[in-house]
Amino acid sequence: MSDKPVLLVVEDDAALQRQLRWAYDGYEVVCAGTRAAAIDAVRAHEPAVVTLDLGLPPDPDGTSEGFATLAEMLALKPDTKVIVASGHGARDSARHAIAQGAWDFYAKPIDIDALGLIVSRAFHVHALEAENRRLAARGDAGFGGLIYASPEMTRTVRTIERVAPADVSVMLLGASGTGKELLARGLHDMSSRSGGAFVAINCAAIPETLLESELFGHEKGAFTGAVRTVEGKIEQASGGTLFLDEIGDVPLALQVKLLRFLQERVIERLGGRKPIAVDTRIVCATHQDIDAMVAAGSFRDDLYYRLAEIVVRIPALGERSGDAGLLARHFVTRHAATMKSAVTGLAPDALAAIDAWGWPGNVRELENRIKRAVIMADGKTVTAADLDLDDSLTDALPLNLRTVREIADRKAIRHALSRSDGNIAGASRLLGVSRPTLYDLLKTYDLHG
Ligand SMILES: Nc1ncnc2c1ncn2[C@@H]1O[C@H](COP(=O)(O)OP(=O)(O)OP(=O)(O)O)[C@@H](O)[C@H]1O
Repeated sequence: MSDKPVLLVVEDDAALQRQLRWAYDGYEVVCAGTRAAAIDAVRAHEPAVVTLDLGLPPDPDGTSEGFATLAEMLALKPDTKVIVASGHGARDSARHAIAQGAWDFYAKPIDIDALGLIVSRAFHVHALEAENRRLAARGDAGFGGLIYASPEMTRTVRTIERVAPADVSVMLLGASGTGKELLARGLHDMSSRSGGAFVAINCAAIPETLLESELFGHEKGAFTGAVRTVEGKIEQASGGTLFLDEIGDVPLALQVKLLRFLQERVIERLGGRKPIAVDTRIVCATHQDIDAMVAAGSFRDDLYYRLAEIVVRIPALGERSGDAGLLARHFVTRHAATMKSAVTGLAPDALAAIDAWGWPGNVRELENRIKRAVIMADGKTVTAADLDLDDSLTDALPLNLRTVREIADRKAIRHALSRSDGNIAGASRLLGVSRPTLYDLLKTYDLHG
């Protein structure tokens, strides 16, 4: 196999396959003509970038097989950049494909140069993201200060990166403590508004009577106690992003005012007489079942559609394979440092208990438990007992055998290192390999002894 990066071309037209194979000599072009062949190629080559014709057999004139292929590829390897071909008059399917997680689209008939640019940009972004995840896995924060390495969270972050530059409203749906505010901040940082302010307001934490003036501001004398004119959060976020946390808690009367702002892009401060034009992007979040609220009439559907041009679901921590252990190590390091504790890591039984726990309170629960455990720990490591957890087990379907081996290798190496207090000779004895072999593995997996 060559050292060139693999570009997977999913295309059922043999002549086009040949043309694309010829066009890109910077890549090793692998072709597949069906969904099954495409999935086999993803498993075998793990291509960073894929071009996908939506019209595949048995539905060469439709898009159903193409969309099924897209979904299967992204489920298997969410960080893959899939570039979708949009045939004549098929802009709608291209847009739909982007909403399903495709990276970009190109129009048929193929313009080799234009497609070449999209492909090379996709490889470039893929490499940047991989570097980001590598840093995050080492404990240095990646996107928006988030720690993650799981495919589930990678998919979420990727969606947010995609929508950040488009000036659309975004609704984040996820349970409490899943990191919605961090993601909203990350979205702001990646948008063209990053030079403006990021202003956050928790609509559930402010009494109903004050929420309106918090959001819209007030003029001096608007009500008893209004001794000076105050800008509201919407105005403060002008040129930037306003994050409305717990949007489901906004009372109906205020929903009407918010809707008017979103329609007309002007506000009036309480007691004010002149409309003020404000250019603020809204990102909102809720842990509530907002669809049910709309159905029950407690949340206005017209406001919902304005706020939710794009909806992003944030996976619960229990659904992110491997992230809990990664976050736990990050929080141990952070809290041991701030508390000047002697604790340096997690014992193997603690890591196993963390992997097995369901984390109903998500990242916030994990952080609180680790903080407490760092205080409770007797020795240099946090043990399962310090965490005060029960156990049960979950497992995700692996990508391929290489991934299974890598996960197992990493797990075993981490456990051996923590059991031998980071001593390489000790860890290599526990693992039954030579020291040079262990050094090689540490380098390969970018782990630190
Ligand atoms: N992936 C992550 N990496 C590092 N820290 C995280 C991550 N996710 C969440 N946190 C931390 O967990 C805590 C909860 O996150 P955040 O406040 O963003 O959650 P939330 O979903 O907005 O919660 P709520 O809905 O209860 O307001 C914060 O201290 C945040 O810094």
